[in-house]
Amino acid sequence: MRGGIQPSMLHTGSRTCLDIRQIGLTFSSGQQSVTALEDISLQAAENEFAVIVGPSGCGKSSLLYLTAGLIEPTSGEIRVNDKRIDGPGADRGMVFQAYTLFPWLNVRDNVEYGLKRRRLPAAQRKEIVEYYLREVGLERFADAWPRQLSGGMMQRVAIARALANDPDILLMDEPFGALDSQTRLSMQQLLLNVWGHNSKTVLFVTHDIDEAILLADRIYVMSGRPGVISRTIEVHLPRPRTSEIVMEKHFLDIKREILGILHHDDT
Ligand SMILES: Nc1ncnc2c1ncn2[C@@H]1O[C@H](COP(=O)(O)OP(=O)(O)OP(=O)(O)O)[C@@H](O)[C@H]1O
Repeated sequence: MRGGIQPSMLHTGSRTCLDIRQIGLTFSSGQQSVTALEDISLQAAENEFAVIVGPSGCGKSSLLYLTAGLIEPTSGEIRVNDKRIDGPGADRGMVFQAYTLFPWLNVRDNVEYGLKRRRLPAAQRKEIVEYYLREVGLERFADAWPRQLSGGMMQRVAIARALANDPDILLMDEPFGALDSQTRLSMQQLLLNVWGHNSKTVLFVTHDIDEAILLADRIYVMSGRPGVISRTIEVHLPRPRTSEIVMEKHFLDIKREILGILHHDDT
């Protein structure tokens, strides 16, 4: 939904958008099998910013790929707006850590790609592309090629491209993991601003505890292996949030709690 909701007016809807029910995932090849996920259940309400945090190998990406419909669970089911996932679909937009722009398309055409596939009229496509390029601050780079962009700019295009398709949920797998720390901080602010203007359910995966607390309404702390959800933490810090939030007591309390869980799992 474009335009309209200001950050201060944001509210999380009461309707469940994402419903992950008792998911298990075992990878098998020949005699060998790896159980990556065991009995994972989580929900995200409409417009909620849900974050999964956990150590390397606990199954965070696998959970996101299952939700994207790129792999199938061994047990359980995933529903988005009450529709069971049985493959990829336009109702789920993805932003990965690796830069995934089409190198043969300029910025405008990358953002327009899904809209053309959906056969939207040209005037509507133009309006949507211009809106999202403005949202991510790249209106002056519409004609640039991916190879001319920095990592942060490429991720801004990827966010614009995903949102332009108006998915029910945005799935983000360590989208800022390859960026330097300064760019990462500015991308977090950009994402919060864009999310504030365009109410959207988000499922975001990160290793970074500060990033998780800054962004989230709710944090699912995972541990492995096999991956399970160890704790669900609600973040009640007011929005809009800035990087100064890291000094607040509630922030530090949550950070201590998460570090405690992860440290406990290590020992
Ligand atoms: N295709 C596969 N075949 C076999 N095992 C796999 C496959 N993909 C993932 N795994 C295993 O499943 C487990 C979970 O992997 P996953 O990549 O989901 O974890 P992660 O928490 O996202 O890790 P990271 O933070 O390092 O990206 C790991 O033990 C991994 O080795």
